[in-house]
Amino acid sequence: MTPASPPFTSPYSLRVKICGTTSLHDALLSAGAGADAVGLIFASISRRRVAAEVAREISLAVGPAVGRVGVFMDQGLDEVLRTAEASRLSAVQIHGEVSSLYLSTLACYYPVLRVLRPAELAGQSTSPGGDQTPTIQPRGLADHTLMLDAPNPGSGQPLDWESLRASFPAGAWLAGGLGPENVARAIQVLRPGGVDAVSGLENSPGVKNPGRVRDFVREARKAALLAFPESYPQ
Ligand SMILES: O=C(O)c1ccccc1NCC(=O)[C@H](O)[C@H](O)COP(=O)(O)O
Repeated sequence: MTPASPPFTSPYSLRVKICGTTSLHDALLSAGAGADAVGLIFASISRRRVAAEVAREISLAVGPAVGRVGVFMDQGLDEVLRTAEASRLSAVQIHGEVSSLYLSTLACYYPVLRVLRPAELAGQSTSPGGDQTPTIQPRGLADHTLMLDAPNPGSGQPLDWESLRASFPAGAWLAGGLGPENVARAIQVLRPGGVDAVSGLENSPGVKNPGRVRDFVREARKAALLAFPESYPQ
């Protein structure tokens, strides 16, 4: 089987994902704010965990234009695939230690966002000779899309964007401590393929702050206009 095609079909060069969605109300809020995708967390350690039945209701309600990304950490292939099917997910996001076979098998079924910490990126993107030349896979050939995130996902801790500038892989997504106040700067520095946030957009874990969700999408779109002018009609 060949890997599933890229996650989303937004006309913009920047995807915006609102993670940690636990209710239909908040899913519709994010969709209405113009997000490309909602994140539905199935990782057992999360305070934002959602049941597959609720996730399925959300998936059916937001419709095909909004991505439904299932978030998994240290979970077996069988569990991921069964949950994805039951919840009508359109993509999966994988945290934790997994093999390349795990990722390529999953990619036969769903577009995959593979989450790495900055320290892991160094190992991935440097050439075998040890020099710091990034060996970036062309986007169309990769079986997953990278996402850079802080060591503790969902903790609101921003990455040091400046120090990542030289090694940030083309098309990778960015997470970690993003919110309406800083997303524009992050986009300007790293030109990521997507941005993702959770704790900066909440009133409490798993409950969105509507104003902050709307402001985040708006600020990200405005920044994308400047960072990717070629993607927008003149
Ligand atoms: O958010 C969680 O509770 C979580 C727990 C375990 C694995 C992943 C989790 N979240 C995944 C995300 O994609 C978050 O949006 C990302 O880590 C950014 O979080 P934040 O820094 O709070 O914006």
